Amino acid sequence: MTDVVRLDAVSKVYGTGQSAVAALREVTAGIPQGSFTAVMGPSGSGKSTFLHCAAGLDSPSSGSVKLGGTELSGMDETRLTKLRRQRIGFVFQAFNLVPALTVTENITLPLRLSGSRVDRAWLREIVSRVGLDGRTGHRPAQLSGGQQQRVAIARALMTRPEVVFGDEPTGALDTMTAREVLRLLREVVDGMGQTVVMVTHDPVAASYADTVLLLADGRIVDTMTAPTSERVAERMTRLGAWV
Ligand SMILES: Nc1ncnc2c1ncn2[C@@H]1O[C@H](COP(=O)(O)OP(=O)(O)OP(=O)(O)O)[C@@H](O)[C@H]1O
Repeated sequence: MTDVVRLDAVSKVYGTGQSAVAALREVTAGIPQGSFTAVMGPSGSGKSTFLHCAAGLDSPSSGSVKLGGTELSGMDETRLTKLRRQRIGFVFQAFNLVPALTVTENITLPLRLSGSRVDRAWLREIVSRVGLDGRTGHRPAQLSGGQQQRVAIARALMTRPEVVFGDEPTGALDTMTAREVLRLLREVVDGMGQTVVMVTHDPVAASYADTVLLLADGRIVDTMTAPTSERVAERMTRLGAWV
């Protein structure tokens, strides 16, 4: 399978001299097209830094990050912003919807910001796939947390991105609602061939992924395929994540 995202020997150091912190140490990883990957690890292990470097939100101190063959390291901020807007989807813990806009307006906002035409048929399909039929005129405050996250997922999918990155996408949801959102992300991968990468603290969330990358102290220390929540939890405990 082709890798949509490829990190080669990526290191990230924050600060200099005595106060320097190595957040990522020579991380090499590939994210195959059409896969669902969870990134886990103890607090401070480098998960957010991994996501930010992989998504072009932060630049590595050394190493190479490629999105669909395009080298991101060394790219200036203007080109990175354009690339993120057109080729990457983001889903955040706090939904990040615009309160004054309707569901449809929120979903189409990234396209309108980049001056692109809105494909109405694609919009209808996305709305239906994420289960928001009949809600398109609502504003975020009129929706439940789970529905708001569905809007955010729809917004992320609207530009047909090469990869969707989720930063704790179920972190603000109750258990039942979180499961529904995870099932939706699974369906987005299985039914649409979308590639999804998600940072999570929750072994149950990670068990929805095809592969779990386990980070500890800025390194990938394990790669689990076909993960179960029990195996992930057990591995996290051995890493000292919950002691
Ligand atoms: N902007 C920054 N400046 C300095 N140090 C930073 C910065 N961002 C992260 N770090 C440090 O880099 C290391 C990795 O941080 P990161 O946020 O990637 O970990 P994480 O696994 O996402 O943690 P958490 O689960 O607590 O969110 C930590 O030691 C952190 O303190």
